[in-house]
Amino acid sequence: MNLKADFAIIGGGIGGVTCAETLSHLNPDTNIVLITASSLIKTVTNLVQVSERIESFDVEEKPKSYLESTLPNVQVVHAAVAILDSENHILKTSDGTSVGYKKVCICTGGRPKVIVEDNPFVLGIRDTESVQEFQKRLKNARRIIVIGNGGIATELVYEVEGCEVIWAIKDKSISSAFVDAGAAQFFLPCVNKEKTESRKPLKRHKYTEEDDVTRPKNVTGGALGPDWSVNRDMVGNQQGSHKVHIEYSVEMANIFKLDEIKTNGKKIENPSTFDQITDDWPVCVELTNGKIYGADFIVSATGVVPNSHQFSANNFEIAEDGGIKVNDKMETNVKDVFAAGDICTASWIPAPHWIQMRLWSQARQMGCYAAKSMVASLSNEDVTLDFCFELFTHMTKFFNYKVILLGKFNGQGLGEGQEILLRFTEGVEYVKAIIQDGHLQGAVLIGETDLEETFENLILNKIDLTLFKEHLLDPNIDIEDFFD
Ligand SMILES: Cc1cc2nc3c(=O)[nH]c(=O)nc-3n(C[C@H](O)[C@H](O)[C@H](O)COP(=O)(O)OP(=O)(O)OC[C@H]3O[C@@H](n4cnc5c(N)ncnc54)[C@H](O)[C@@H]3O)c2cc1C
Ligand SMILES: NC(=O)C1=CN([C@@H]2O[C@H](COP(=O)(O)OP(=O)(O)OC[C@H]3O[C@@H](n4cnc5c(N)ncnc54)[C@H](OP(=O)(O)O)[C@@H]3O)[C@@H](O)[C@H]2O)C=CC1
Repeated sequence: MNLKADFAIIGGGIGGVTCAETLSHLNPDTNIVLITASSLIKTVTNLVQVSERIESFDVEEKPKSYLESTLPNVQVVHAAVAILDSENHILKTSDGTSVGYKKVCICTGGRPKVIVEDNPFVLGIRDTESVQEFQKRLKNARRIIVIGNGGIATELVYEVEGCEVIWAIKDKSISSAFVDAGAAQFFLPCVNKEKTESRKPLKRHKYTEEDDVTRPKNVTGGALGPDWSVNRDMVGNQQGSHKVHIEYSVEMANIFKLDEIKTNGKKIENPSTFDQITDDWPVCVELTNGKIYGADFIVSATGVVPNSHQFSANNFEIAEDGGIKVNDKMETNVKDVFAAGDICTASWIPAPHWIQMRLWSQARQMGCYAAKSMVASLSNEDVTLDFCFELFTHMTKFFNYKVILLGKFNGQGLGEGQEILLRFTEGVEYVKAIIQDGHLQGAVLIGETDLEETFENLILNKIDLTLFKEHLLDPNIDIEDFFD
């Protein structure tokens, strides 16, 4: 099959689909081809504007026909792109389809950065297939080891029940990819708390991925949606709820088989939180503090590697984190090739309160802005960087608490002279504001603080707080009223 498109997009995750939707709305007369290796595409639903810059939304998987029926000028091809021939402006898929394009956007996402590749006992989690594999193994598991201290690990240790979890983190506090040690302290009592009520699964029609014969083994499906852990059965084979043991300031030193441990006469730790655990583990892990734990398997929740290896013949400029570098128009260094979402690394000079993190919200914002830029480029017009890149915002849930992160929420790159203001009520809320040079630079808001809109404005409008900062977190002062 030979197709011709004004705009082509590679990847059916949030980045690619948002790019296709925006292109279609901006330019209904053009023809757009989206090629995706996964049989289902991701769409954003239930979008709620929490404040001017904070959005919350659900991510749903839909069949490709959904996009084609809602956007008449979009054609979706279910195949993996094997070759990007940027000189001749042609894409070739592994099943022989070729797509000529004028502008193309690469939205091929990332894959889990796994601590040990090709070890049958080490799993990474990214797409539906990988989480199903995790659930299958968990059913028969007595103990798992979770390595990593970011989003996936934080959500997993909270969700897994009926199975002991050894959570091995390289930092002194939990969830450090998102929050500071103070917030970690706030969350700590939740780690082993019995879940009183199970959260209701969202009532949505779930589509399932077809057996993906077209998807090569080294290409993952789209990253999972927000309720990936909530709606899934994550129960091991032990009686009881939560049993999480945290090992701080460690990394994995070695992986052994049980007989190797026995031969060497090494001691296996047994936190013995469940009664009937015996030492007949399929795999053992030695941590850098010398402790050895046996487990049924290991989850490596250690970050994302952008899929930038796929089209390397094009000599893309690659950033240190492995992403394809893009400028402030989402253009790569290769003519007429754009990139958006987890695949790319923002390589413009960022606004003072913005940082890149590989998140849905940013994949959506980048997909949308890349589309605007592609349209402008086709008609030789200019675009200015979208205002969503002025302020970092992220809204999520950890341990069933609402979490909002704003600006330089962990003081990233601020250097000396930061003042931290804190408000902490155990089990209710944690508020951290970072002030530098009299101005609010970032904030962590956990719980129903209702401060997000005001804090967002304080950061963006660069309000001088020198005289007011003593009262900023005073619960008896309505700061929204004060700054109105
Ligand atoms: C378990 C998990 C939980 C997460 N939770 C959150 C959260 O709570 N909040 C949040 O903000 N973010 C979360 N994220 C991160 C978020 O999911 C990602 O940042 C976002 O989905 C990235 O979107 P993307 O479109 O760039 O990439 P992806 O969703 O990875 O999509 C890439 C697409 O490209 C396709 N593809 C790859 N190679 C090819 C090829 N050669 N040819 C054709 N198609 C190809 C893939 O099949 C896929 O369809 C989570 C991620 C994971 C893994
Ligand atoms: N609610 C949310 O917003 C969620 C977001 N996500 C997103 O999904 C993606 C994947 O999540 P996840 O895998 O948790 O990635 P994250 O980037 O969130 O966290 C990875 C963690 O693993 C640590 N790490 C990296 N290498 C090693 C190693 N060799 N040994 C021990 N620890 C290591 C990192 O430490 P260091 O940073 O010091 O390298 C970091 O703490 C991320 O983009 C994340 O933002 C995922 C789930 C939920």
